[in-house]
Amino acid sequence: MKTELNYINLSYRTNSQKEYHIPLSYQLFGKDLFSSPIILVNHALTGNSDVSGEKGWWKQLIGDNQVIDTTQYTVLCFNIPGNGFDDFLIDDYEDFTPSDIANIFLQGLEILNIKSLHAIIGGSLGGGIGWEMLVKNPTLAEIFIPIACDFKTHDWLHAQCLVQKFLLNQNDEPLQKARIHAMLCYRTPESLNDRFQNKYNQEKHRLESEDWLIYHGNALNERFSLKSYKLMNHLLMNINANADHLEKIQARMHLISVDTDLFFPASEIRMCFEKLKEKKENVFYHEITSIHGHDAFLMEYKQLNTIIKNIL
Ligand SMILES: CC(=O)SCCNC(=O)CCNC(=O)[C@H](O)C(C)(C)COP(=O)(O)OP(=O)(O)OC[C@H]1O[C@@H](n2cnc3c(N)ncnc32)[C@H](O)[C@@H]1OP(=O)(O)O
Repeated sequence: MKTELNYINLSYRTNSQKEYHIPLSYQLFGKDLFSSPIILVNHALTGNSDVSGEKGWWKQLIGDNQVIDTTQYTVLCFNIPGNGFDDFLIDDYEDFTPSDIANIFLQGLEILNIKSLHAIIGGSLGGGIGWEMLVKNPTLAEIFIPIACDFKTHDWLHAQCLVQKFLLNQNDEPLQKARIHAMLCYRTPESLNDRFQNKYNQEKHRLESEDWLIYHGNALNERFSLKSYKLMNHLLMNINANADHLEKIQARMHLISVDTDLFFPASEIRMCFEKLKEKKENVFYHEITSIHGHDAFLMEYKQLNTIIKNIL
């Protein structure tokens, strides 16, 4: 299975009229390109192109004989430029929006000579970029599976990202603090209370829940840069695919939500589905049941596997 990082060098003018040279990196998994149907996976906020294999962040879904079966498909995943996985960082992160990332991914596909995709799958921010791509190129994919995301950032999510921005722009452990706040948005009160039961860590003199949050803050700080996190937060804050053009998307669409998601509430995703259903035949809605909230798309693999198996 091929897993090395590949590069496409492209020139790009942002919607804000800034010129950039972008070394767009990507990974391929499974069958050789053009020998099989291609599935594009768009990664989420702190993810990267390494979706499958030993360290793959979605290895429970993507691999040989997994639900996204690399013995049948070619799986392609671009790195969001500036995520730092390929050491490329962007200083002026506000130059970019998810619409720009969608343009860059579309340009990447064009350069690779990929005219059509079997499917686009994306969780959270990655799904939002998927919406933006398909609004720009409505015939690109046969199937679209946005998971725990919507075609736009709604007010509540925008507000949480604003708090993240404040934390990221102060000097005392900015990334760790922003991650701690984010972890609380990714979960629910029930998820935390049920798991930690107010247990106290005698050695560390703090609640186990506090220790868990500090662990995650430090863990992200070790593998992610502040610049990248500022960019990703800014992108999450600005998903905005044109609502009037969603119905033009030709792909069979399967919107997957999590019943307890605080970031992209199931109610919003259901509303998007219901509006589309008035205009389109080939749109479907699935809901994951979980106490874990937004993180369920990285935890509830039994349910996700069953849903995706019936779609592909
Ligand atoms: C907006 C968007 O685009 S969403 C995308 C952003 N989302 C994310 O980044 C997901 C954030 N959530 C996580 O990272 C979560 O850990 C998940 C969802 C991947 C997994 O959740 P859980 O199954 O509950 O795992 P948990 O968080 O407890 O632990 C993961 C690891 O941390 C370790 N760990 C957790 N708490 C502690 C602690 N207090 N001390 C030491 N280690 C700890 C665990 O041992 C485990 O290690 P391992 O992977 O080597 O086995």
